[in-house]
Amino acid sequence: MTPQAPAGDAAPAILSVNNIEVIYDHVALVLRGVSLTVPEGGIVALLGANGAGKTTTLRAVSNLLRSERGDVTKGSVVFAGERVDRLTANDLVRRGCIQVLEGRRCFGHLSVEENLLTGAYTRRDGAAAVRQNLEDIYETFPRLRERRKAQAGYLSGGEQQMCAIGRALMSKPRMILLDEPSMGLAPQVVEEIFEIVHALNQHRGVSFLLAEQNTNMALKYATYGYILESGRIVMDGPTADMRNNEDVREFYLGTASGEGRNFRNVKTYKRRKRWLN
Ligand SMILES: Nc1ncnc2c1ncn2[C@@H]1O[C@H](COP(=O)(O)OP(=O)(O)OP(=O)(O)O)[C@@H](O)[C@H]1O
Repeated sequence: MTPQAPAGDAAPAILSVNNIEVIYDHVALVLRGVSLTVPEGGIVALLGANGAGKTTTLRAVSNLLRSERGDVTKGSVVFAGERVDRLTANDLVRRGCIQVLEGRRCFGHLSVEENLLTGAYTRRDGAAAVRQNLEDIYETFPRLRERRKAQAGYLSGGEQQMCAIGRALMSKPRMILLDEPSMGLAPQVVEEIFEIVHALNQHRGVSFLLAEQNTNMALKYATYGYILESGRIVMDGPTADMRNNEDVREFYLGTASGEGRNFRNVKTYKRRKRWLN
């Protein structure tokens, strides 16, 4: 991969999440004032441990919370200049923002091609355009072309992830919310998936908000990162800075030198305590 040029501070925001609060079942406060921005044409990583609130943040943006009995009780979400937090998920897909759910969720009994075609359900531009789009997707994922008649349930994890991303691409998105693409995949397959994300971003201008526990990969491919902890953003910055940050290296990358650490340093100690809890 060639290191990606930052999307740039000057790039306008395609997505702004403004101070959102999310409550499940009317009682469980899970997001406590989360704000983040994705610039047009950017890849932004949302990092954090299990249960930090990454999936909830993505679902709050894509309007998929209600089926989980979750509600955005404060704040707003703006996509491409329009407030979208009261839209349905379908309306948001029509406007160009789609989520690829954690765990791929392909329809196992349908073929790869049938799965891809389900992704075009919001389109109104005719069968020829859909067919052309399918061809483009097979260009991007030659493996899916080879396996287009296979039942998705029999694909490898990496192929299923490709199928799920391909299906999202069939809606012609400007932005994809990608939830843990690396989950359960071998390291070289993870690299392959991230290379595809990078290519879609560079060559088709698709913006990405990427929720990941694989901090190493996410920091390599994203230009800007946010770290979530117990429903709050505790750190954000350009990924180049995050990779060199001692706390990130110690708690998320496991590569800190360990030298010169002083736990009487209250700020560091507090953060360490929070991350270990
Ligand atoms: N439908 C739900 N009802 C109640 N609580 C939920 C629901 N979904 C998630 N939660 C809780 O919200 C918190 C955040 O979960 P979320 O799935 O957003 O975290 P995450 O960072 O994506 O973690 P993971 O990587 O494990 O998916 C967790 O404490 C979780 O138990």
